[in-house]
Amino acid sequence: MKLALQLARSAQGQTSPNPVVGAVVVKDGRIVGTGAHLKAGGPHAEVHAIREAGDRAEGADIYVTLEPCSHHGRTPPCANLIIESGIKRVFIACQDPNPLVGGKGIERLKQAGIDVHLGMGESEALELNKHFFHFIRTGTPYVTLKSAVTLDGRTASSSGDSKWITTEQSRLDVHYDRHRHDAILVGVNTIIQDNPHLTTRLPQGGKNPIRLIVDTHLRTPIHSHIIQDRQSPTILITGCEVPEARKQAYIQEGCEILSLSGPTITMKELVAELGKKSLVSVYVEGGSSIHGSFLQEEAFQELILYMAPKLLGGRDSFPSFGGDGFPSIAEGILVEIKSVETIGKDMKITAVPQER
Ligand SMILES: Nc1c(/N=C/[C@H](O)[C@H](O)[C@H](O)COP(=O)(O)O)[nH]c(=O)[nH]c1=O
Ligand SMILES: Nc1c(N[C@@H]2O[C@H](COP(=O)(O)O)[C@@H](O)[C@H]2O)[nH]c(=O)[nH]c1=O
Ligand SMILES: [Zn+2]
Repeated sequence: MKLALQLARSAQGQTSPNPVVGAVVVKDGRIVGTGAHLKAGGPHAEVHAIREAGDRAEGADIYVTLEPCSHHGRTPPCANLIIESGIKRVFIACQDPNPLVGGKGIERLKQAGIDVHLGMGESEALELNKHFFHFIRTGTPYVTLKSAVTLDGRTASSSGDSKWITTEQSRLDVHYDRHRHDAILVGVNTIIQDNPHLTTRLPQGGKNPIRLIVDTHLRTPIHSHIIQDRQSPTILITGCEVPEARKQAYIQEGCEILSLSGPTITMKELVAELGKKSLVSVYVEGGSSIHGSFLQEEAFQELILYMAPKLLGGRDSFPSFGGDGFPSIAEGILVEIKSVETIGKDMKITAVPQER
């Protein structure tokens, strides 16, 4: 199962809107087939592993990180394939929350007299597909907020300067998460201030997330990298009061404009619209006011703070979470700290909001 989980993890960032899945076929203590789901529409993990096992699958065991599917999607059902292959025992890490699949695959295997074991490696399997499970359950993308802050919680100086708060190593670590998310989102002030590319630049390459810019009045400079570099689709998200003519200039540059229903943008309406576009996960890289909005509306599922051993001070420097904030401590958002790591001189703190 550890190998199956490793195979699943290796394809993270490639399979959206599908989950990552790994499968290993074992016969008499020997590995005779392995597989991972590599891209949506492609063969499932079990298909790869059973194909490789061939007739050695007869009487073998299969370890799979997600309940084998039982529906006729873009590939035939894996539960049937497992039954036909003569596999005798199936070890499944976690059930599939997709209503199309949930529990039916297990049922079909049991009815065929196959010995089914549930739960081996479950917590790791659930963590691997947290984006997918959230999306299937809510129809909206899993929102990860990422902020780079000084020890005193500042994300930019009063002059707007932020280069660089964290080290090269921390900034590289960010690119792994850019690769793993379907979309990256920033506010227009970050575009104006930093002119970022928002692409994934890893030594081994990686997938560029779709770029989402929250830009209520369409103020993004037309010569910005995210408009001109054609490295990844860019969607400008506006309120309802932007004149059509203004939008045309950006559409001609190859951008998509997503105009929401109100004069201002709520994060709740935004994530609902992103869900309709089958975006399973969004990495919100800032800045201060955008993070403030997601905090205020409690519209995020995870927070990653890169904290640098620097102190900025200053009443007008930018807090990592801007906006109005909560008027009382009691109304503040409680989070559960999931991990604290060091990356070079910086700290990386991961937290998830507590259900109120
Ligand atoms: N200023 C800092 C950050 N700043 C994050 C801003 O979004 C910044 O404009 C983009 O990350 C730049 O994107 P790109 O590299 O051009 O694709 N993020 C960090 O992790 N550390 C910092 O110090
Ligand atoms: N990727 C994966 C599964 N994915 C399940 O099947 C759904 C996608 O079906 P399709 O569109 O046909 O690829 C997906 O939403 C999830 O419920 N199932 C599996 O048995 N093994 C796999 O490797
Ligand atoms: Zn399947």
